[in-house]
Amino acid sequence: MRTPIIAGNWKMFKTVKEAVAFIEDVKGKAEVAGVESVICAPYTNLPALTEAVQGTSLKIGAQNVHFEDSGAFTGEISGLMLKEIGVDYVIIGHSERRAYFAETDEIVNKKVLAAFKHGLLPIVCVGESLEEREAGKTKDVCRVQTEAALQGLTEAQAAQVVVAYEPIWAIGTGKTSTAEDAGEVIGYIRERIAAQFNSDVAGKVRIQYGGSVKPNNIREFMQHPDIDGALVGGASLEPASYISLVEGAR
Ligand SMILES: O=C[C@H](O)COP(=O)(O)O
Repeated sequence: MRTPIIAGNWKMFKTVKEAVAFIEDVKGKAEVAGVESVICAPYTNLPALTEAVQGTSLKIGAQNVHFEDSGAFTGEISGLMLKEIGVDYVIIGHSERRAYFAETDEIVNKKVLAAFKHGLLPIVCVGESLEEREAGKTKDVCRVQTEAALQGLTEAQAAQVVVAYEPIWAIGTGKTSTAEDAGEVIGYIRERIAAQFNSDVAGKVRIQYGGSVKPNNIREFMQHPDIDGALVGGASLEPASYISLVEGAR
């Protein structure tokens, strides 16, 4: 039985003050038995947030990590640094990072390995562009990205990975995949993980859907047996909306 996981990806939104106020608003409400609830915030918010969630079941994630522990990498943050401040999760390979910051499958893999090195759990994003979808390449793109990301992990590590299937055309656009369609791709990703590792690992990996998930459609996605949660951008920014998403994953 896989525990559903709702992760809010705040992207480049919220000051520290706004972030802490959000936690005060959702405490006890975005905490639902049997659902994992994670807020992935900008780096500047993370120390205050890990402090603010003390004594709650809420978890905190980063949105990126460098693959080295330290060094001359101006502007970067390492897994060692994230772990030190109590971060639990890290989003790796989001399509915005792949598109705007030239993250390749190889870099994504190095970051996944670095996350495990420091005891952080990766939320690995995969998904196709509209062009790739229209060319019938959705499954191929997801297979290549997933296999590359999980390369070199032990079975025990792979079983703890969270994969977020996010069709790029559905991100921030209001267009969503249907639950059936997303479930089919997610089922395929699971099959490929079984081929890369084994069916026990594949049965444990949690695979989220992401792309214009809102309080009014979360239940539809969660009803699909292959969908284990959601990675949510816009609708995770308001406390009431985030609470509804977590409740919808119950
Ligand atoms: O990481 C989250 C995704 O990019 C989805 O964003 P969205 O919910 O605003 O479409």
